[in-house]
Formats: sequence, structure tokens, C-alpha cells
Amino acid sequence: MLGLNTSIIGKVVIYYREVTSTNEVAKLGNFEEGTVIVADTQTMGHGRIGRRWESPPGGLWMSVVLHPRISTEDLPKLSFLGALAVVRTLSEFSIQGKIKWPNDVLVDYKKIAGILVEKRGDNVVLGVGLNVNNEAPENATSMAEILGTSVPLIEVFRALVTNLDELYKMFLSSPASLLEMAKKEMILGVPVRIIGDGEIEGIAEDIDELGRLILRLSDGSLKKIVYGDVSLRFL
Ligand SMILES: O=C(O)CCCC[C@@H]1SC[C@@H]2NC(=O)N[C@@H]21
Repeated sequence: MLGLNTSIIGKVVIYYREVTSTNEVAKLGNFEEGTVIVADTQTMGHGRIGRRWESPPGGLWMSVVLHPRISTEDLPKLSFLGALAVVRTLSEFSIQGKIKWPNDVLVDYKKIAGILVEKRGDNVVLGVGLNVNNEAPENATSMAEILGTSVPLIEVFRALVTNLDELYKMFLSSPASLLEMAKKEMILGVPVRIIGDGEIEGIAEDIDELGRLILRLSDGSLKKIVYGDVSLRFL
């Protein structure tokens, strides 16, 4: 039926053999909402906290341009949206991924994907890096390594775009429901160390309505950790 299956993400896909960073291209351009920028390789792929992101051929390196009319406080939820879309995509390939707050997807505690949400003017960019057939960096993994065989990249791309689109539509109508769904896939209830300005240890107990991590400290009190320049290590 006409008009009932309107996708937002993936109507326009721009493919590059090589770019500096798909997030940079997406941030700087004047693209319509839902445009996907994807590249075989990135020469300057980056992650959170200015970290370098290795992007050789064989991996999925892509960014989605979004123009959500949402408050800034809901923006971190887009990172969970990206991570949840990756978890759903992996499960279509019989791989069980879990979300590590705030922006990683792990398989058996090894990183398989990272999400980077950035904003420039009206452009909100949701970048996803997923190790598919590329050799993963140390302590990380890839879909091919887990499955013991290479995976058609185009199928992974299609599945991811479909999952992102579905979840984005849900997010626009109810950011809170999206958060609840992502929480179910998050590694919680385990001891962690948060590294930011200083270091703090506790049990990663829950996520609040703004996507902050609720940490239970050894004296029983609770501390909220804001999504920002912090990283999390499992103890
Ligand atoms: O782990 C992280 O901190 C996030 C990594 C995000 C990497 C992706 S790859 C596509 C997009 N372009 C970039 O430069 N970064 C994101």
C-alpha cells in the first residue's frame, strides 16, 4: 500500500572507496535526513575521546545524517540506538552481541563495533564501525573471526540500515522506549572502573532516563556518570 512503508534511513546511500572519515563527510555536507555515507576504507577514522579507529577494507564504516528535532539531552540515546541496531544485525547472523555503555558492542567481552554520535550545526551524525571481514585490532573481534568464514558485506550493510531505520522511527515517537530496549542488551550488574578526570570503581547497576550510568559505590551510595569523555573498563 502506498506510503505506509516509508523509510527514513537509507533512501540515499553515498559510497566512497576511500574517505578521511565518513563522520567528517556527513558532518560537513548538506545532506537530506537519512542519507548514509559508507566507505571501503577511512584514512582518518576516529572514535570517542579522539581515539583512532582502524578502518581497513572488509569492515563496515558508515555514517547516517539525521536531523532529529529532539533535545540535546536525548542525543546520547542515539548512541544506544546505533549499538542496539548492531546487536540486532549481529543476531541475524547468529552472533550474540552485548552493549557496553556508552557506545561499544562486544561479543564475549571483545569489541566488535563502536558508535560515534557527533553534531555540527543541524547535522547530527551517527557513525558505526563494525568489524566484518577485516582483521580486528588486538583484543577486538570481527564477524568473520567469530563465524570462521567471511560474510557478504552488502548483506550486513542492508541489515544494519534496516535496523537503524526501524529503531530511529521508534526513537522519534518514544525516546524512552528506545532506551528501555537498549538497556535490555546492556552489560549491567558487573564491577567496572570509570576512567575520566580520575578513576572510580563500582557496580554498573543501571542506566537512568538520560542515558547516564548509575554506579553503586562500595559504601552503598549511587553515583551517576554522564556520557562524555569517560571510558569504562570491566574489572
Ligand atoms: O569506538 C568508538 O569510540 C567509536 C568508533 C566509531 C567508528 C566509526 S567508523 C564510521 C565513522 N567514521 C568515523 O571516523 N568514526 C565512525
